[in-house]
Amino acid sequence: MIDVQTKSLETLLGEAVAQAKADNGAQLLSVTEQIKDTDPVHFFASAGNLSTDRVFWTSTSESFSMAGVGNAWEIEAEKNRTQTAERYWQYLQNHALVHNPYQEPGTGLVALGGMSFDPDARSSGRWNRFGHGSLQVPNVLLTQRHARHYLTFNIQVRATDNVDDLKKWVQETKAVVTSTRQPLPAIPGIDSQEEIEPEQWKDTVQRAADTIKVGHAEKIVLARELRVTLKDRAPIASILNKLLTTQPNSYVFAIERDGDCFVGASPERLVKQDDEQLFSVCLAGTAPRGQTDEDDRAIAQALLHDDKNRSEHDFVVKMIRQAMDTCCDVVHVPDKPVIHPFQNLQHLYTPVTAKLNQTYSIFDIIDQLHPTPALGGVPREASLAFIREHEQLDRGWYGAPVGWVDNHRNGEFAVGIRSGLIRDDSVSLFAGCGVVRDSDPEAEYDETRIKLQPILSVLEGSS
Ligand SMILES: C=C(O[C@H]1C=CC=C(C(=O)O)[C@@H]1O)C(=O)O
Repeated sequence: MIDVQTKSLETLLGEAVAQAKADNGAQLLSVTEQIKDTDPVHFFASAGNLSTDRVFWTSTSESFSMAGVGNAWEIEAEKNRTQTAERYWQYLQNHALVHNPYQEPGTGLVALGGMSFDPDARSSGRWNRFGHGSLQVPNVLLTQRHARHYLTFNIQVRATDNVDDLKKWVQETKAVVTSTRQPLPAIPGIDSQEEIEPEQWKDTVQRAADTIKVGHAEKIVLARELRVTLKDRAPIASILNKLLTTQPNSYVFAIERDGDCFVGASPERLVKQDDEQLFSVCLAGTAPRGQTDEDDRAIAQALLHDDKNRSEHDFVVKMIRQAMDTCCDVVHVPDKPVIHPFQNLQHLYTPVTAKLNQTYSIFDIIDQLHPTPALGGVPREASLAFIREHEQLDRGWYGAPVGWVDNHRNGEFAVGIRSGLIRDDSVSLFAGCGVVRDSDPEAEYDETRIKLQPILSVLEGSS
């Protein structure tokens, strides 16, 4: 463990109470300590005993995880999500009392959450517990980076609070979330599943292709839903655990709101910030994996040279470059995509790096990027108008940014795809694909079927 100068919890709580008294209001205190090895999934499972919202985020390729519970502070955004988030996040950073002697990204004052795909879409009410967007500063946050583990307590301290009571609460809560590992419950398996209007969806794909042919748009991404009923209540921690082992190179996430949970294993980075350095990814153009290595390589080569998939991909590259250009001083985009293989699929992939101009934040970049043509289309407004009118799906938070920021200009947001919304024993799974002028509805339907597979096989309990 790193040897650092730390103040005692008692001293910090005393300072926070004094500050709250001086301000005649509440004071957010954030205290981080390094702790012994604690498994984030088991932390998440144990945190279920606290009966409050939990959050989970992992970048599997970087051995970095966060698991949080409770809401010490929540930024709830209306339609102008990124501006509201930026304003309240700035306010919090200026006013919180932060004691974090470590320099690790994702420790200390961290807010995690996401937003809906389209604030102007019609709502079915199914995503009501999520709203247009929210970021939560958990009461307790576990951060794991390689072999190091940190625990952050975020506490709303009031002028009338008693230091001993607060200290007792911290100790009791810590005992719950770091309690001895219990075996995770089994995933109950699928009782029934229902594709939502598959024939109607294929007609909509054809209609989108026709719209493109007459020049009203160039690309439109359409998504559909598969509704699954499990044999019992969904055990979220067990589902996360399975996604982590079966979906390497993915962002495995879970965001709970009043018992509903948005969960997924997304292959798509929207943007990562490391101080002034930004990393984004263009991911669009899809093919299955081969049965043998030779077969796999042949499919990859065909994907790299397929005009339809290349055009789907190039729309994304062009738009992400433009978005980065507005907020960055230097933007680097390779000329050609490469293949990025995942467990069930391979995608065309172009990494983007850029240097963020100091006057902008990660929220400005998200504002520029979302939705990229990997989830919306080209032109943005025309494709969104088509989706609103014809898709017949309440996307909610599917396809939108999910991720985190800390108070040292670090953060990362993935695109919330390969995902589902869980309520008790029922799960709505979502998958979409880019429609261009030559799209064939049957082929697009098949592509979405493969995209649903990773999370579906986890729910089956068979992977
Ligand atoms: C919209 C989805 O995937 C996007 C990301 C990668 C490849 C895509 C494609 O090839 O169509 C999609 O644009 C989804 O998985 O629901």
